[in-house]
Amino acid sequence: MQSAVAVSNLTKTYGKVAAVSEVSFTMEPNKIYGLLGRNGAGKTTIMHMITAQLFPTSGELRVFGEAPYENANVLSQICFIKEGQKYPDLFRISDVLDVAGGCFKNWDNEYAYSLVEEFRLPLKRRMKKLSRGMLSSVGIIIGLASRAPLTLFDEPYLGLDAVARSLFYNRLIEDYAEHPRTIVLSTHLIDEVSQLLEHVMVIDKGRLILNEESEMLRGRALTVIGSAAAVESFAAGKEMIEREAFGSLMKSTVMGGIDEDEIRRARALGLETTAVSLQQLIVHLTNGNSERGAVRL
Ligand SMILES: Nc1ncnc2c1ncn2[C@@H]1O[C@H](COP(=O)(O)OP(=O)(O)OP(=O)(O)O)[C@@H](O)[C@H]1O
Repeated sequence: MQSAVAVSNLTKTYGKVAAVSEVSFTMEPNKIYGLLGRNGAGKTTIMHMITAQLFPTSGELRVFGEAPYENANVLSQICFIKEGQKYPDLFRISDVLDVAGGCFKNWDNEYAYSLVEEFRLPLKRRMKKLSRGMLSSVGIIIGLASRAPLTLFDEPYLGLDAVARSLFYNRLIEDYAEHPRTIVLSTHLIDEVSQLLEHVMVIDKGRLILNEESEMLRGRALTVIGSAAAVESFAAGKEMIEREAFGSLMKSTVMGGIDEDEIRRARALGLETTAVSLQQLIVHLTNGNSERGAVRL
């Protein structure tokens, strides 16, 4: 199957700063990807290269099988929605939607206008008079209604309230079910989107440290709490990514080789067990662990 995005040893350096280092991955068509990582990890730089707004320093990059640079065929299939997108001040929302409609061949105007109502946007107000959250909503509407085969959202919801974010997630998942396409979502609100993501990529200091199906990821880490001796016994031979002692009690998060048998074993040792959320897992993986490199689960 033709991949939506294929990168191999992708690297971008700015002088001595390696924004992206030797990153390799493929993205399949019709899947929702989470591109996650801490501030400055390199996520936006990767998205700028995929969308041909930035040349890599080295490495290979293919989008729908072709190099994206000055490639109208490829670029017409991409919609990139980013934080702080600028629009002409004097345009009204309706003008912006008209222009977007002319740019994307799968554009659904009726759907765009229904979203304008749902997000409660003033269609005739000029862009310079919109609030921060309203501007973000316009971007989200363009991203959804474009139905572009490759749609990237880079922190699309600056200033957006919780109700509007929830509306975005609901409409995204519904519309994706009816019109599958490749969606890349970069966000710091990991717990909010974790149910949407089918595949998770984590970038840390320019390197890809995790590249896993969400299904596989869930349940790969486990937090156990109990007597220090029982915790030590359970954790022996496993990678401990967190460890905290409270008097004679210990709390520890372990990764790797967690299955139903292991959970039963923990309980037989008298330990309390709790699943680890995607956000917790990523915090552990990217919290000052500079020498970790690629993560083995
Ligand atoms: N034009 C540039 N010149 C120099 N350094 C740059 C430039 N653009 C990005 N960088 C650096 O590259 C690194 C990666 O930046 P990038 O914007 O890709 O991170 P990010 O993961 O998107 O971060 P955030 O989550 O904060 O948006 C950072 O160290 C950043 O300072």
